[in-house]
Amino acid sequence: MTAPTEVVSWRDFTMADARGYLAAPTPSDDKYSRGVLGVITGSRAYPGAAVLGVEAASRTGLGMVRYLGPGRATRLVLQRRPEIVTAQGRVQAWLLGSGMDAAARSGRVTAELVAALGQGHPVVIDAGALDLVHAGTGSVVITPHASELQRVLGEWGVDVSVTAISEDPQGWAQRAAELLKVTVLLKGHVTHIAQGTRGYRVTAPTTELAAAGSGDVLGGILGALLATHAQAISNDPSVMARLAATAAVVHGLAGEKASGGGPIVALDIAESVPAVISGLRSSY
Ligand SMILES: NC(=O)C1=CN([C@@H]2O[C@H](COP(=O)(O)OP(=O)(O)OC[C@H]3O[C@@H](n4cnc5c(N)ncnc54)[C@H](O)[C@@H]3O)[C@@H](O)[C@H]2O)[C@@H](O)CC1
Ligand SMILES: Nc1ncnc2c1ncn2[C@@H]1O[C@H](COP(=O)(O)OP(=O)(O)O)[C@@H](O)[C@H]1O
Repeated sequence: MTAPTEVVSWRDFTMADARGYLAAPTPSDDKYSRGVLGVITGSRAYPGAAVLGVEAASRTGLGMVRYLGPGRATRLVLQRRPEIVTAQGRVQAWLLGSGMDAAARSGRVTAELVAALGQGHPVVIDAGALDLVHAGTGSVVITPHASELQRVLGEWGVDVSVTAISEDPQGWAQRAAELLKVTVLLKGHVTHIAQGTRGYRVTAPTTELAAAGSGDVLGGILGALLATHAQAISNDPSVMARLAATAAVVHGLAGEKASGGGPIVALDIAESVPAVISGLRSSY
């Protein structure tokens, strides 16, 4: 693969930056105008990922989550969150793929994912839907870790090792964003977000975030931010990268708050999100 042609300026994305992307409902808002997130995540093997993403999206603040994943995951999601709607209907953004395995996906689920990607809405593509990035017709942000990015790049004809990506996450996030024409959020202790000529770094305030399901929570936070900023994205697609960086900031702070210096489980991160958002709104 040739070197990137665009000059990308990288900078740290701060808490003060994030504050501007945390929408609060106005007096004239209703649940539809605030933003509805459609979610197709989870599978027979990983139903818990659906619960984690839905919980995180709900805790980030939006009008409604419409969960449209498989049966067992639906039951678990509803047990945890009865406010989740499981009927088809309009959405302003999608969260797709967490807790799915592309190799094990049924034709029906693939068709549902492709249909969602074809609606032109902003989309978070995670884990087991990353192979469908080509089908996105709206603004797309992908959320791979290094191993997932290696797989995606391989599918696009770029042969690179996980080690090479881990040694130069900035460069590879940038190259992937350019090749795939999407926003790339490459997860790690330092998360790198690349889109066009812009790049943002978010350093995690705690290493306790390295825990199963933590990335599924990040996907939910980001999905909610896309749903609540669908109009802003439509006006200026470059806002996708700043929303992705905001999600990483909120995720990191929520992990830090949940941890308090001790270990955490992924659901703790989601549960800490409202307090983090409250703190960010009032601190700057
Ligand atoms: N409770 C749940 O339902 C959970 C579901 N999960 C889902 O499990 C599926 C499989 O996810 P995994 O990523 O764990 O895949 P795998 O467990 O299949 O790991 C694939 C490869 O990626 C490597 N890898 C994992 N994280 C890496 C990182 N940060 N940097 C470099 N290499 C890394 C692993 O060493 C392995 O070689 C996804 O759909 C995910 O969303 C996980 O999020 C864990 C929690
Ligand atoms: N060493 C680390 N320090 C801080 N954060 C980390 C570290 N390793 C991973 N993370 C974060 O934890 C999350 C892990 O996501 P992911 O790899 O998708 O795991 P899972 O699939 O289990 O949810 C990401 O948000 C990533 O940025």
